[in-house]
Amino acid sequence: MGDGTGIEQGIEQARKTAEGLEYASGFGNEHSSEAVPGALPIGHNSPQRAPLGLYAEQLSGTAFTEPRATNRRSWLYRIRPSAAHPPFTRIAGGALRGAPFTEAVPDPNRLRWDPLPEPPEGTDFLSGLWTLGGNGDATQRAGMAIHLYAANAPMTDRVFSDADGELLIVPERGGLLLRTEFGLLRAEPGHVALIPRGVRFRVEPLEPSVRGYVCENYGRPFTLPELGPIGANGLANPRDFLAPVAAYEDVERPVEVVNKFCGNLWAARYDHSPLDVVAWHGNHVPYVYDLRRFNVLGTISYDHPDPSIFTVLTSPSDTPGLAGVDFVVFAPRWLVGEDTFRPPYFHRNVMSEYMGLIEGAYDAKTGGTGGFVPGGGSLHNMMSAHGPDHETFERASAAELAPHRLDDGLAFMFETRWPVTATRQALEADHLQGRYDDVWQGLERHFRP
Ligand SMILES: O=C(O)Cc1cc(O)ccc1O
Ligand SMILES: [Fe+2]
Repeated sequence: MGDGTGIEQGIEQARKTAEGLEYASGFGNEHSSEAVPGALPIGHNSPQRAPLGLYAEQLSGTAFTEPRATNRRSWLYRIRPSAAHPPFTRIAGGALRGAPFTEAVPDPNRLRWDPLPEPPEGTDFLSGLWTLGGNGDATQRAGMAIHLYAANAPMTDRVFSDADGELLIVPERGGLLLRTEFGLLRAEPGHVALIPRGVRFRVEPLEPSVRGYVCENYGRPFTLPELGPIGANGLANPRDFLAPVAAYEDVERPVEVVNKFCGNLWAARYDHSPLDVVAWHGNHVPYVYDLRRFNVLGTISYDHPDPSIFTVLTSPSDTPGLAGVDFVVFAPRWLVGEDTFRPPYFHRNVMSEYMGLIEGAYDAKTGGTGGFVPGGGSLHNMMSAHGPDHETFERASAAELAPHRLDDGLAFMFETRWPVTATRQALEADHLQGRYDDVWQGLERHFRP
């Protein structure tokens, strides 16, 4: 594929750079890293003169005064302070939308989409973002948005950051090299990358055409869920979250810095790359996490546990136990429940559920021609009735209940306390499926009083 152009060479270069990346391990740790020995001040944060002629800058992800357990901030030691820039001016947002979502009325129907169509040549990650919907209000730092991306070009001399929230990037097709202020991350399909609020980064695809999902979290930063009686280990283990090590660009040429601020994109032309952080320390840092490392727990007796047992990351709200958004993974696992309907049950849920598929199939949607496909997604809003499709119900009700390994898929869910309002483009998209309701048709009456 391709015509041997700069894009292909760029991908080759990005792939080489991404190979053998070094990482620091542990979610929430006080990490520190320096790309040049001696660049990180020892024992204090803002010395009168920072080492090596660097500028010291703090980047906060929580209010200064939040409790230690939830406080997030990092100190960056950089060639130029971020403040050295001309005014930002508003630019077009393409297919990106922000909260509040008011283009359409909230829809109680079950909706399902095919994957995004291939974008025009030269589409980078930022211009390839397409908003499906969301909730809350970015100006109130509450709620979330669901975006998809499809891209076929690197972000060249262009850097993005999101003041509205953190970005959980879920690649579905093709890997990404993320060049961030903190260093480099490589996210392949099956990994997720977490870019905290305000952190600048650019994306280089590792394949000619890449695709995936993004959860934009306007609320409290994602954290690992409490484990309660599960104990001290399990689900996503903190040490499997990998932070980058410091790596900087010393580039003195115009770089467009795009900031998503209260739903709109604003750009300023820096005369240098803002990815110029030579050393840093702190806990407001990006991560990559391999979903296959998720320690899946479930029943070893009977009944189908609620999917909260599969929570990878949660953004708590002010009410204990009620998440602004949970990120949940349906990873390969053994099903052993006795006298149990093993796939997801029929349900109406007070939370709203957006589901995506990274690979393979999902055990509640095995019927027909496979309408829930990798790169596609479904939205089951607050209280909408859903669950296994007709074929899945018939099969699982009659299945012989031997231990069964479910290992042909990787699905995920963004589950939120507020209903999701779809964007107009999502409701009018050609790739919105017309007859999703049909998967629940023909569920016959079996009642025998
Ligand atoms: O709707 C879905 O497929 C997600 C889901 C999975 C499950 O195992 C139980 C409840 C639930 O909402
Ligand atoms: Fe559900």
